[in-house]
Amino acid sequence: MACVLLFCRLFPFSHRLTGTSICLLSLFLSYLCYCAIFPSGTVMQKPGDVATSCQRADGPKRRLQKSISCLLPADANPSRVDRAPRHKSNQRRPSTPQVVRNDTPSPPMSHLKFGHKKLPKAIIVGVKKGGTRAVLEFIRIHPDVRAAGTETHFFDRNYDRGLEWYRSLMPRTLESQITMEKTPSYFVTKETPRRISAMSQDTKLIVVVRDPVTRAISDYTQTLSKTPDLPSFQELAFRNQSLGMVDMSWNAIRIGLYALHLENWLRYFPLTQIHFVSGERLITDPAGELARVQDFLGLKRIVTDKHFYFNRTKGFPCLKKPESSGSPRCLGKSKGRTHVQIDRDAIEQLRDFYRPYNVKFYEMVGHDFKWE
Ligand SMILES: Nc1ncnc2c1ncn2[C@@H]1O[C@H](COP(=O)(O)OS(=O)(=O)O)[C@@H](OP(=O)(O)O)[C@H]1O
Repeated sequence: MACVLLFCRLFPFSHRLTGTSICLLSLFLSYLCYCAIFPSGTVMQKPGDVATSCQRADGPKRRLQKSISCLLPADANPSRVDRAPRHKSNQRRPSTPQVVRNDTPSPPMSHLKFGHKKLPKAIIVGVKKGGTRAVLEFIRIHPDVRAAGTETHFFDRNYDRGLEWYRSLMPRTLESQITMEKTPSYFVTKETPRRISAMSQDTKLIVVVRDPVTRAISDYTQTLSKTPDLPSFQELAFRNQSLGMVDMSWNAIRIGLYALHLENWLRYFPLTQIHFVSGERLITDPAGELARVQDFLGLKRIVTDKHFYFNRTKGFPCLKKPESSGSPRCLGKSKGRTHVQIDRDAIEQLRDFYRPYNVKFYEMVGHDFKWE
């Protein structure tokens, strides 16, 4: 109103204007006065208004966001603070981060890396098709055990890559945890015992052994599944079947000569540092075998019969509750295959062939595995 009176004083002829024109003119002048008194940007906002407007911009109204909330200076705009370049130490920090940090979700714990990658303290060195995967999967549910998931083949195929490469394959462990890996071919590789002892003479070794005849048939069944045009088992296993001459150079046969391979290991490790798991008992009594493995590794007996159930469909024990999920779990399809049928005569001949080696092996380890 003051503006209207002022206007009348300055322009005395204004009485000639119509009432409507005066009204419009006075409204316009009022607006000018208002703008002069309250310059833009000093309008009060409720705390949180800025954040709200910027958060909306993440939705479908992205353009609107750009035009309104994101025209605010960076340090007043919470959605931009995290992305802004770091301030130099002598510059003042913006005053808003408190509110912004509260709105930012914390990173999940799984993103944080605890512990260090360490060389294994214990290795499952064999034997192929003995049940090595079952032992590793069962022992790694123990909270003090961490294991490399895949076979590293460091000591047989990748030794030239060096120990640092090997260590990089290991999972991170806390001080209280032991690192493990399994590569079943180690047991029959000549250089492996020397190489493992060069890494550490204290390495604990686990060998899962199984009746060498069924082990050979299991080995052959696996190869056949990958190479269907393979010669028959008998053709590969015997030089001359009618004379009972076994072909010891065939890998599937050679691996089962446990006593010979063990002699090589005993040149580098005392027997007390090698633990033998019965592949047969691992199926009939997994908790019993795992109790002995835990004792050997100096671990508290945490993996017990509570962790296993017998899966009738699979025909094998499975884990009730594995490490990372809440559902039961059996080993994969390549574990527990139906074996190729081999005639009784061939099996008897192979039993005769292996008997002296088995007896020697029982004597060496001080345990009768009763492979008949
Ligand atoms: N719980 C359980 N589930 C499935 N399979 C089991 C289990 N426990 C021992 N086994 C036996 O493990 C045999 C495979 O041995 P490996 O894991 O040492 O095989 S491999 O060398 O790694 O290929 C596999 O041999 P095949 O039966 O001949 O397939 C199984 O007999």
